[in-house]
Amino acid sequence: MSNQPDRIIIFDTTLRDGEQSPGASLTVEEKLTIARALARLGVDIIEAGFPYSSPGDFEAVQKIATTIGTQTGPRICGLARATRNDIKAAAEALKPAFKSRIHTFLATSDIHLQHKLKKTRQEVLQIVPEMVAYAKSFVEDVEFSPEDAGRSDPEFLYQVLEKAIAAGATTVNIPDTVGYTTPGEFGALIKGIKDNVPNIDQAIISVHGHDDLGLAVANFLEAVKNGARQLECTINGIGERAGNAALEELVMALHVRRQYFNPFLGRPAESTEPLTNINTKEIYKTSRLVSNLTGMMVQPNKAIVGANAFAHESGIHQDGVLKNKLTYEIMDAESIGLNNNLIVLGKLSGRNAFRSRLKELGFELSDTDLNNAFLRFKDVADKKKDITDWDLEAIVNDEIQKAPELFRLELVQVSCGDHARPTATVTLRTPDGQELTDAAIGTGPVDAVYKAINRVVNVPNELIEFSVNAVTAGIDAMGEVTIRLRHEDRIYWGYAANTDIIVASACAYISALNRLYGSIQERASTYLPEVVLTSQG
Ligand SMILES: CC(=O)SCCNC(=O)CCNC(=O)[C@H](O)C(C)(C)COP(=O)(O)OP(=O)(O)OC[C@H]1O[C@@H](n2cnc3c(N)ncnc32)[C@H](O)[C@@H]1OP(=O)(O)O
Ligand SMILES: CC(C)C(=O)C(=O)O
Ligand SMILES: [Mg+2]
Repeated sequence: MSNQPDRIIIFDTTLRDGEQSPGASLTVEEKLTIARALARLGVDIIEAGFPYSSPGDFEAVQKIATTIGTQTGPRICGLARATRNDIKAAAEALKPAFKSRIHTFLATSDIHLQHKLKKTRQEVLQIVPEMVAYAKSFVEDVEFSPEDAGRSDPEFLYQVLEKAIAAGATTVNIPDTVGYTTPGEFGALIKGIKDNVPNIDQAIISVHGHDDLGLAVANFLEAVKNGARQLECTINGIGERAGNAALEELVMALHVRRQYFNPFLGRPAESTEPLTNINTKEIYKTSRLVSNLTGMMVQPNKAIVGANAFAHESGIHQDGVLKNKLTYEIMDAESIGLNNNLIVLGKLSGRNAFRSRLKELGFELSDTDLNNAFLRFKDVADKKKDITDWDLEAIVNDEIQKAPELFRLELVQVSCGDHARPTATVTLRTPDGQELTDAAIGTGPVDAVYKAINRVVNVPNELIEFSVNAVTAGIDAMGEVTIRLRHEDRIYWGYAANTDIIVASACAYISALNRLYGSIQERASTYLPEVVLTSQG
């Protein structure tokens, strides 16, 4: 049980459910970088991954347990199906953590039992306590989730939860797995659990929810009013399908409206004590970091962390804000750590200042990576007068968070204009060291470049997202390009930044193709020649 019963426990699952966002897969190093940022943000628990699911995830959980799961750090959690092998793998990966948790789950809705698990309710009532007890043989802290609780028969759910708690579950997590419930229903479900599970006082009630109807955060807030004390959420709301409940929205709702929520936690309404352990000033930085490392861009009108969240465009609003910010702002931009993006570095800056600014932005680089990023920074600083935090992020993303360099761009040249057919020539170095050149005509210069690249790489793919942004204002701004492409059932992303947006577009495309090509090679080496020899993308 929480030793702060009147606080809401923040369980971050960016590295587990968040990573289940199509195309958002992270390397072990990227996961470590995000875990460090989550620890700085002050989350109580980090769900670091699903150790049984792959050797890479096992390694990531183990490394996070070792380096972040220290005595003063957050509790580290690993997910496991209700099977011995999954639970054993989670226990093994979590061993180095000072505080650990095994999170095991089994669905309880009839739809999942009949069609997916092919198990009866009776079998579930037998497996759950067995597996919770098995998890308990490794760690003190065990969480159990009845998957698809939102569509489960409440009477059956009560029985399963009672058995899980009796077997040692210290947290019972109620997932709205498919984002189906409405706030009133979800609040009532939590109240029903509180009222009908006889041993519920021996466990913390947690909630987990998806945003298929855009209701995840609203559902959680109703759950808090009805007794939930742990919220499972992700940075920027990333996650399976439409995503999970967004950490920044939940935390800021509880922060800004704490006088409304205080009485539900048994506090005097006027108490100014925070409701969570989150350091809200770390929110913006963490959001940028997760967006940069996953390639999941934040929509401009996204609550709390969107580019427009604190921007005022129309005259009446601007007039009001100039007279008093309270007219149109319910929270201070500084409360989420959004400052004025001060210019901190220039072309005369040295490595130490560069390293320390990157550290503040959440990036801790090896000496080699730092050196590469520093050379790139000097190069950009020669072309561009002011270097802002956003430029630095773009440089680090471009230089350091690269896909494996299988194909490399050697040359890109375009000819276009209002009286010309957009034509591109590209030269690429292939993974086996050949230099291949090809050319294509397109509807515009970027289309022509992509067609020319496809003629060389020759892996079928569908471009599903292309976005180009100026990193900062000004005619000398760097352009950053993010793209997503689909090959079969998988999505791959690519990112690049350059002062020339055609070069950035070409590099972003090649970085996505390298991820795709690397993944095909990893999955089946015999499959690759077949793909390469078939139709063009
Ligand atoms: C709601 C959620 O977010 S659940 C978490 C989702 N996350 C993931 O799936 C992570 C990535 N997953 C994986 O890497 C793989 O699915 C693995 C390694 C876990 C399993 O791979 P495979 O053994 O090939 O199984 P596959 O994925 O095809 O099917 C899942 C199996 O797990 C079973 N299963 C699903 N949930 C559970 C559970 N909670 N407890 C026990 N078994 C379960 C399914 O019934 C199915 O069993 P079957 O093979 O007997 O039909
Ligand atoms: C594993 C469980 C908690 C989950 O992610 C879900 O049900 O959405
Ligand atoms: Mg989920």
